[in-house]
Amino acid sequence: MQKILVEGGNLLKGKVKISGAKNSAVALLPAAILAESSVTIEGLPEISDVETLSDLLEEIGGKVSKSDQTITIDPSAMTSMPLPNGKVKKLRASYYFMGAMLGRFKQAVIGLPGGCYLGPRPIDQHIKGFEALGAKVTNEQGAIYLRADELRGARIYLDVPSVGATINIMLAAVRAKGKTIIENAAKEPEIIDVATLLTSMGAKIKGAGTDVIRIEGVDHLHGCRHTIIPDRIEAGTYTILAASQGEEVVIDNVIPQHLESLLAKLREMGVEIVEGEEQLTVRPGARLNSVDVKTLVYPGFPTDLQQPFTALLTKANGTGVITDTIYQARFKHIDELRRMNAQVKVEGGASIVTGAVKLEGAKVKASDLRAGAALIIAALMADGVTEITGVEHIDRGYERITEKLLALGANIWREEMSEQEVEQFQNS
Ligand SMILES: CC(=O)N[C@H]1[C@@H](OP(=O)(O)OP(=O)(O)OC[C@H]2O[C@@H](n3ccc(=O)[nH]c3=O)[C@H](O)[C@@H]2O)O[C@H](CO)[C@@H](O)[C@@H]1O
Ligand SMILES: C=C(OP(=O)(O)O)C(=O)O
Repeated sequence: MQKILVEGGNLLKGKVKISGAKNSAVALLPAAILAESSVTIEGLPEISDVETLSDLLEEIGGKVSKSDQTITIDPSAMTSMPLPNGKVKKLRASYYFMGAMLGRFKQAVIGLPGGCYLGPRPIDQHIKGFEALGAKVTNEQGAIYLRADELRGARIYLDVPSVGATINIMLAAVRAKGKTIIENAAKEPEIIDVATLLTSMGAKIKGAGTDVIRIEGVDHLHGCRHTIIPDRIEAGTYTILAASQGEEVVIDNVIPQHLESLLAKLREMGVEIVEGEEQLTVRPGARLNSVDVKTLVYPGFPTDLQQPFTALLTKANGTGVITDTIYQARFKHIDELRRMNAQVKVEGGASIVTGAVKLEGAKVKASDLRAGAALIIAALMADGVTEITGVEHIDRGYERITEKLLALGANIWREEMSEQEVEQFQNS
């Protein structure tokens, strides 16, 4: 087990290249199950979620070959092997095996997913969608059993515009008989990316990226080649980092339109951002002012950037309030930031950050992926050395984060934890 150490104070300068989007990758890989021949995905991020999903694809008989950021999946020998335990518990997106296996085999047994704990994360809308398509769904000892004699298109209204439910229903509906309409669908860019892959495989999908998606089921889906979109959350994290501790940082391989809500808030704070076609140049202004932020579904401010943004607000002048309307309990990073001298309190579904505080290095624990990003940002601003445990969460979603930051001039490194530290970590 590793820990990340950061000695704060260095100003960051240079260019950082953003990897492929985690939240696309984790759906594109299971989507390959639906094809009858090989699917090649280019530009995948080298993160542990991608490794775990590749292993799961192999467990059900897929042939997976990798070369750098390209993965080819030959799904022809896959079977509807039950996956009730094991690696499915390591990440959230294993739930996409439900939709993809249901679409291909009309049956699946998948353990309830893991992933970041952000408060309750139900999957009732996924199940409602599968049932509407004609599947019988039961929950037996922590695993979801899905079976359908035949999948039939249906009109499905999502009670909440869930990213996972929208994609999962698309995965099953592309192989249903007739037309499916998903209303109140989520509109995140990753949904468009998955629809683009499925369309290249021969699916008929209209409206991805709007709140009504129409799918006409087909009998066969073939292999294809697809290039993933850049990770807007990784790009947002480095943009926040550049605003907090940058001299001038260029964020490369980004779709600026995917980050408009964040960029608007940063400009309101006084950060200078120049938008290019695929780049952002970020220069912190002379004075950072606090702002309030409310997370919303896309194109609103993403919940996945609220924790990193909290770290930035500790530096700004004034008090900022961050309200998370998606995950009301996504505040586990706050206690850790407080160990670093941050003046933050949580009230109801909001964190209230008193800014212009000098952070101090401390021993802290990343409870989840974006909490980890928040702690790294705080550590880069802090006096002294910060030790961050829980690195396995960070490695689920940030490709080579220590190397990328080192190249920007940060003083950051990894160390193996001693047996005693591992024991303390596991008991904490
Ligand atoms: C792998 C992946 O893409 N993860 C992202 C995805 O997670 P995930 O797909 O799990 O998130 P959802 O969009 O489904 O969740 C949004 C909201 O809907 C609620 N809900 C969701 C499903 C359901 O069946 N019932 C229900 O009530 C959730 O509790 C939450 O309050 O979108 C989240 C919201 O942008 C991001 O934080 C995650 O990074
Ligand atoms: C919450 C996240 O991931 P997951 O849904 O995979 O747990 C995230 O990417 O911030």
